[in-house]
Amino acid sequence: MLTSIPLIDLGGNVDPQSAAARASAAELHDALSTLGFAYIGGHTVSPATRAAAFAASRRFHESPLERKQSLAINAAHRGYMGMATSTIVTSSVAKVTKPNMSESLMLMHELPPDDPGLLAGLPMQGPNQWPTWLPDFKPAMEQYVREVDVLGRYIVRLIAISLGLPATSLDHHFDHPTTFLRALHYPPQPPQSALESDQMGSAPHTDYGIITLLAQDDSGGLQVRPRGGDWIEAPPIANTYVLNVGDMLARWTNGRFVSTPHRVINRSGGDRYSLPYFLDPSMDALIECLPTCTDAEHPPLYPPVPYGEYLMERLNKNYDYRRDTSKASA
Ligand SMILES: O=C(O)CCC(=O)C(=O)O
Ligand SMILES: [Fe+2]
Repeated sequence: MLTSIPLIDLGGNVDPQSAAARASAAELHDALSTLGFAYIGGHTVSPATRAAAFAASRRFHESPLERKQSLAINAAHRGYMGMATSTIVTSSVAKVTKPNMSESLMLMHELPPDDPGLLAGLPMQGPNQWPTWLPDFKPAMEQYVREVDVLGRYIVRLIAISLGLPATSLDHHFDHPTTFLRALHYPPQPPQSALESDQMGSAPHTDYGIITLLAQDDSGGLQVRPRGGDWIEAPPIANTYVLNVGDMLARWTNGRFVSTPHRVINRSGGDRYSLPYFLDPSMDALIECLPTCTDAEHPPLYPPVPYGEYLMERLNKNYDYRRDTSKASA
């Protein structure tokens, strides 16, 4: 049983048929079925691309508040969320009463204007809101998403292998993926008071979807609570990702992989920036117990659910702007 988050070095590999992929998959299975978290090193995202994305996020968050607010988050879940506007009421980990001390710009998968889903008015489909006063922002983030997405899709294949499935057997669920890149900024919190006051950068929560690939800066402050254990630190390790299992992947694997609570308290004394990338399936992907995760002794624990249905329920509960929207239209 693992007690600290292991670092899995992919060795620059991207071939799911290689022996190296089988070795990574085995390590991944250990990590995701015990802690639900792993560091990923030896990946193919270029350090320059990643640094440019962090620089773009910093410049965005340093912009005047009125400019940021001009991109206020819209019904398609794209745009700016100001300080203290999301409260994780669905947390199974803690009774959360204070909103998060963070601000963020949510970017999602970009769609062409003639996308059939967008034209049909499906939820979560729409244009991103770009800070046009920062001309470098959009190209920097688009390049970052292109590269981190390659890593995410490789990890989906490693997960398939780790579960005894053909490497590409899950690919088709991600034909029209639902992706989120959240450019987060956490202001410094006072060193002592954070826990006493229940005020956190990010209150204890689990992620909704399939996998999260988190790039964090060198501030520290991310903590993880493994099953039956106490909070442990997930300190920054240069040029790695923190990979974790989301609730939908736990469900897909019939509970074999665990979606583990985590939180952020920024006690670094300075600003903290992070870039979580959430790679989720198509909205209509049916999340149904994977064939190798059930047998006579392990019947499916959950009924099948379309990913989109589950996602909308979670989002509508946790974001103030969506609650207000539903009140307005009720
Ligand atoms: O900022 C971080 O390090 C973690 C963010 C996070 O957990 C999330 O956005 O789901
Ligand atoms: Fe998270």
